[in-house]
Amino acid sequence: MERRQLFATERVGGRAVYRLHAVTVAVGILLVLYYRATHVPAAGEGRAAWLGMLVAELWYSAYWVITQSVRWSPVRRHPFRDRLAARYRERLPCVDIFVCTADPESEPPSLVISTVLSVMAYNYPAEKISVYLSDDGGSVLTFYALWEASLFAKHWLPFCKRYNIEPRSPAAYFSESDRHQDLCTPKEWSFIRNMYEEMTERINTAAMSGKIPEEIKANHKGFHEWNQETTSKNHQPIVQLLIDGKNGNAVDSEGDVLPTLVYMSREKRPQYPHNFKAGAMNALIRVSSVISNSPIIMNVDCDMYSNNCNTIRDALCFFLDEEMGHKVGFVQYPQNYNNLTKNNIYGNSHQVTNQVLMGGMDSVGGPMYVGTGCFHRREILCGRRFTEDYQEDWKRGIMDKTQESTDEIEEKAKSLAACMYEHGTLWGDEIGLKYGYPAEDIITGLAIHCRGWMSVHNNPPRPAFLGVAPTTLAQTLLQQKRWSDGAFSIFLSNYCPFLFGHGKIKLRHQMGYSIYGLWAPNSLPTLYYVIIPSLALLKGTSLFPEITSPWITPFMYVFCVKNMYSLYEALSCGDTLKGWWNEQRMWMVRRITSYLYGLIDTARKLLGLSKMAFAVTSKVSEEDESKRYEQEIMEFGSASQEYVIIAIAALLNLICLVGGLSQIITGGWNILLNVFFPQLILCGMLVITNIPFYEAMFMRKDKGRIPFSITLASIGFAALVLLIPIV
Ligand SMILES: O=c1ccn([C@@H]2O[C@H](COP(=O)(O)OP(=O)(O)O[C@H]3O[C@H](CO)[C@@H](O)[C@H](O)[C@H]3O)[C@@H](O)[C@H]2O)c(=O)[nH]1
Ligand SMILES: [Mn+2]
Repeated sequence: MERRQLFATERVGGRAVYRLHAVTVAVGILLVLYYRATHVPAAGEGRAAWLGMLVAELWYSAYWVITQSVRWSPVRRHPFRDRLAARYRERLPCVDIFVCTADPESEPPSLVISTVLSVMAYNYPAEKISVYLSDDGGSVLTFYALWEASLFAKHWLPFCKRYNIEPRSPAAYFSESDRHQDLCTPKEWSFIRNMYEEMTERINTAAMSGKIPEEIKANHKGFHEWNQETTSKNHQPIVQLLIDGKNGNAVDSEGDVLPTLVYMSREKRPQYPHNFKAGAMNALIRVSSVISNSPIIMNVDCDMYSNNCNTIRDALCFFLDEEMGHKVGFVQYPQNYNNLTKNNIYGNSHQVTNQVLMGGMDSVGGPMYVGTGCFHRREILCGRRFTEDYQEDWKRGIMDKTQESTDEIEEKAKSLAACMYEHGTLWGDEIGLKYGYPAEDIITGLAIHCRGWMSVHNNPPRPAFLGVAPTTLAQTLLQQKRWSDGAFSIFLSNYCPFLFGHGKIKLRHQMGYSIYGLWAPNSLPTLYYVIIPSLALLKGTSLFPEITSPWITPFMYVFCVKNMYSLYEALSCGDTLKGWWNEQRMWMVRRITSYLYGLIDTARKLLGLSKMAFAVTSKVSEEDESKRYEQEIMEFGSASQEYVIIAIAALLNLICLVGGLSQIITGGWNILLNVFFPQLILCGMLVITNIPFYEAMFMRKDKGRIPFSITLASIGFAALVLLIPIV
């Protein structure tokens, strides 16, 4: 009998429109480059500036081709979880879920446990779920919060399942309106809600005072792991089984089994590098191997709560599919956020990335691993290569009750979370997540693809996970800097997709990876394009064909059609017009700041001048900060170096536009307009884009404006830049 597949693959529509646009833009680009190369002005008449334009345009063209690699034939996947349920019933595999946290200040324990509770409450047999929290902050406050969560789970999980509620993060659920109340009796509702609020209050009080009351400490042996000397950077390994699902007593208020819940804080010593999140994940892989050892591992960042209780079942449709499943190494869900504003002022919606780029990668070998919201086979994380005859042991981890006591298991697990454990092993290289790059996720995924596995991108209509997007410009730029630095370091290393992937993955897959790998070097041509044509306008040097020349056509065509298509893409992915416009601004700002810093940092690391760092993105913000965020007012506030670059560029554009216009008006309207029209448009567009920056420098009075010192410094630097001759 023919078995029906557990998932379907749909070709994404609109391909004809896309292809028409791509082919004509490509022709336009060739004409632009041809014109540039054949019309170089004489020395002293702007030749250097012209050649600079040529180089920038060559770069853009090459990069454009790379970004088209994944757009040619994107796909969408649809899992059929009903078929999975019918076919597998009791034979569903066990799943280990890893949650990572690093700092109780920027990642408050109450936020962390809401994520933990949401993943404990999946619509999946509880005895088959084990949840691990890795705490790189080594904080007793986080441990305390998790202990509270282990008690609250006894009421929360049955409540979720009885009324089939969504989302199952209590913080998210209770922050949505009270409309859920009609599900159950008001009494039951307020019982569970009060219980949650009291717990959160206790946790927050403890977090504020930094201390756990003695009477609470007496409740669990785990608290003894902390003493006066314990710090986040120096402590022994800690592993505590808060709920041992294999123990018959671990049941909820209705008598049903609870998922296993484990707290882990790997050993930290100042003299040993700890390899940031990758180190934490690798410790989790080992620790879980002696506790539950499930064949599937899912991991999320501590802010990424589960928003869809069927996600495990959906993901398994891909792994367990009879025809394709054995090829699938990991299933990646997109990163979505629950705190985006309508027109996402910092360009953090990532909708186009999620739908177009990741869907496109899926059609050429699989999406990248993006560090969170991802299901892996345990075996591939441990370095296994793909072979046609590989048979997964789906029963693994479903051991009958072990003979070992909780204490014995914990001791064994602790030895696996010790600093010295990895010494002289292949962990961080061939085994586990890779070390040495601030984007451990990308490089680990690339290595998995190069070992022959494919991956799948699943983007269900109801997002599977929702996290916290940065809410200030500084946080956004910092995150983007880490990503661009991380991806570019990989590009320049032995793991360069074109070299490492050569012969192992498709060329278009290699190009897809390079879209991110080449973010950082994009900074230089963008900086050039933002400054030089404007400056040349002021100084009366023409860098484009005249408006009456037929050569203006390809320039205009490429400029207009490329932007129109990008707008179409954004709108069809659900962004708003204003959101797209904001995204364009952020696109420029990211390139001239984050990517530039990423470029410099990568260079410094290559020269051995600095070491790798991982700056954790803050998940909390001040009250008036978040108010401005909700009103979509850009937040500057701090005196950050990046703002100087933004302000200099903005000021220059304004000065050049005013200067250029006045020259045109005084110096012969008709002829000059002819010659300078393209530069005028470019400079004018930049000025319009920069309006929020002028406001932040000169008009706003609130605390989030650009600090006066930055404005002053920028005016000084801008005056210096004006001295640059255009030759
Ligand atoms: O030493 C560390 C540093 C970070 N983390 C955790 O790593 C996660 C991601 O950190 P975050 O600051 O939120 O980074 P993002 O910029 O949001 O991270 C994205 O990019 C990272 C790579 O740069 C990936 O690891 C993440 O999964 C992905 O969400 C968080 O849960 C942290 O708690 C650790 O466990 N240990
Ligand atoms: Mn994050």
